[in-house]
Amino acid sequence: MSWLTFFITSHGTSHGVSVSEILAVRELDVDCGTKDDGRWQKMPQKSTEAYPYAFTVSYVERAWQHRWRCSDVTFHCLEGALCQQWVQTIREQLTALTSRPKHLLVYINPYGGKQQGERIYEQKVAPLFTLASISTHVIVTEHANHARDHLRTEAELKKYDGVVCVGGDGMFSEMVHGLVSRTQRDNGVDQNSPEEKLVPCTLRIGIIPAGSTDCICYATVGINDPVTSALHIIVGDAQPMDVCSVHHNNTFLRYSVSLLGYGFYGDMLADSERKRWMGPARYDFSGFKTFLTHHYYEGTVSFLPATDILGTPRDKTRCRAGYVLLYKCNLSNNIHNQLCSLVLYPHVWGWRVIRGKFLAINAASMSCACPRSPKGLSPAAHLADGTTDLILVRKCSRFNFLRHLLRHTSKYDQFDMTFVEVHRVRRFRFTPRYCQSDSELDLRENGKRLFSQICRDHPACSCSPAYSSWNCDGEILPHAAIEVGCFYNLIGVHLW
Ligand SMILES: CCCCCCCCCCCCC/C=C/[C@@H](O)[C@H](COP(=O)(O)O)NC(=O)CCCCC
Ligand SMILES: Nc1ncnc2c1ncn2[C@@H]1O[C@H](COP(=O)(O)OP(=O)(O)O)[C@@H](O)[C@H]1O
Ligand SMILES: [Ca+2]
Repeated sequence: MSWLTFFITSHGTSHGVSVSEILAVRELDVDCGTKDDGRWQKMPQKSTEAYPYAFTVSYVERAWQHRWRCSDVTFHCLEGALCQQWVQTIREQLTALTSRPKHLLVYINPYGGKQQGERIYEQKVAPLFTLASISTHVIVTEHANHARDHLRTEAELKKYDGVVCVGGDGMFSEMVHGLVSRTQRDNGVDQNSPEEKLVPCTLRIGIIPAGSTDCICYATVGINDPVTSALHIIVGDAQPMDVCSVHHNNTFLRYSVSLLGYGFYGDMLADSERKRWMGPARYDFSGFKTFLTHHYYEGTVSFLPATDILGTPRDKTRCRAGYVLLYKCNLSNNIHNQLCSLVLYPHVWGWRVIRGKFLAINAASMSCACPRSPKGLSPAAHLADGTTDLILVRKCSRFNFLRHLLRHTSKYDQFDMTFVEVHRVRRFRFTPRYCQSDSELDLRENGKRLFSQICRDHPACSCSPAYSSWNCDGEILPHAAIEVGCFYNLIGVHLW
């Protein structure tokens, strides 16, 4: 049974619901009330007389602009036994859906975005999890990296079908780091080697948007709406995701699932971290300030183009999870194996090298769509194809850079400009023109700036500093020289 199309509803019409989108079923009392949850519901006199038995099905309804909502439909019938049979059968069908989670570990960041994480969870998400009979263990984080460290060392992961975070991209990143590190440690894998094959983690990660950018949620689901995300989690709507590993001198730094940005996005993030008190508006303020400074950075970008892949960054297709999908991203094992060997033996395929002065170097492993830019940094990027779209914005006038930025918010192509180029790549490296000394790195790691950062060619002037930092999913990486590899399903992050 995959569809319910039967009986007469309270409005006297017939109704069809796909079993895969049923959230719960409850029997209604003959005395016009629900049996299970004590929520009483008045039934129309006429239908009660004609059909004295009834049950209510809660299901996913697709609303406007990718939003999902929970709807109820009540079915009436003449015989109690038949009614019970329907309820039992539906429950059996729901139990048989193995992709649905039953036990979840939930982390809430109370300080993410507009600091509404706890309220959003209690009011919008928890009632849906209860309705769908999902048990939860909820932890409200007390400090940064609380969730990461708990996942890495303490959490009894065997008890859960998945972990869910309520927060922004930074919170999601904490979960990825906690889970991936734990899996590698348990399997004796050294994350420091860029060539090491990582062991996929088996637990899924879900995200309820309550952050500032919410790009991971928006780019996968199509909207940053907590109810929609909760419903995706309940029905077990999984989406594999690419994960990039970032190394510096054979030392592992971080993983990235959305944006790695040097120059504009790195500087903007570094400035915005000092203005967290402003909430999400800090990005507008720091974005404007960074735009005015108009710093460019010199260096060499080397990359391994992804040649035998489906599509290019200039395609018109859009990749999203769920039913709105135009192109479901999920490569076959065969392609996956080829990707692995490409990653392990990159010299087989030609690397390309580009030197120059860049206002921004961005790597988007997914579209990076968000409310500020509904089509994203790289609208055609795929969620799970083992590639990242490398966008190079060369030094240009302020006016031209503004035109480029504005195109992220309109239908015009942001890559169709002489100073912008985009490449779909499997790996890339960036080396700044000037080497960063260890002492410089130490100071930058502690959030301080050095005089030596100021332009080395003209120490007396105030033109561009020698280095920016990398914005890695909203976290600052002080190292300018990095090596990045993009992996499909090697890490096994499955987003609901
Ligand atoms: C003059 C109009 C300019 C409009 C430019 C819009 C371009 C927007 C591209 C946005 C890309 C967002 C990529 C996502 C990055 C997040 O990982 C990161 C952290 O998110 P969170 O933890 O939720 O705070 N966010 C950012 O780095 C901020 C990007 C904001 C860009 C304006
Ligand atoms: N209880 C907490 N107190 C302070 N910082 C926290 C706490 N929990 C998580 N964080 C950190 O807050 C940062 C931002 O979190 P996030 O949920 O992404 O919000 P935002 O989207 O506003 O940046 C993350 O780097 C995370 O590590
Ligand atoms: Ca990708």
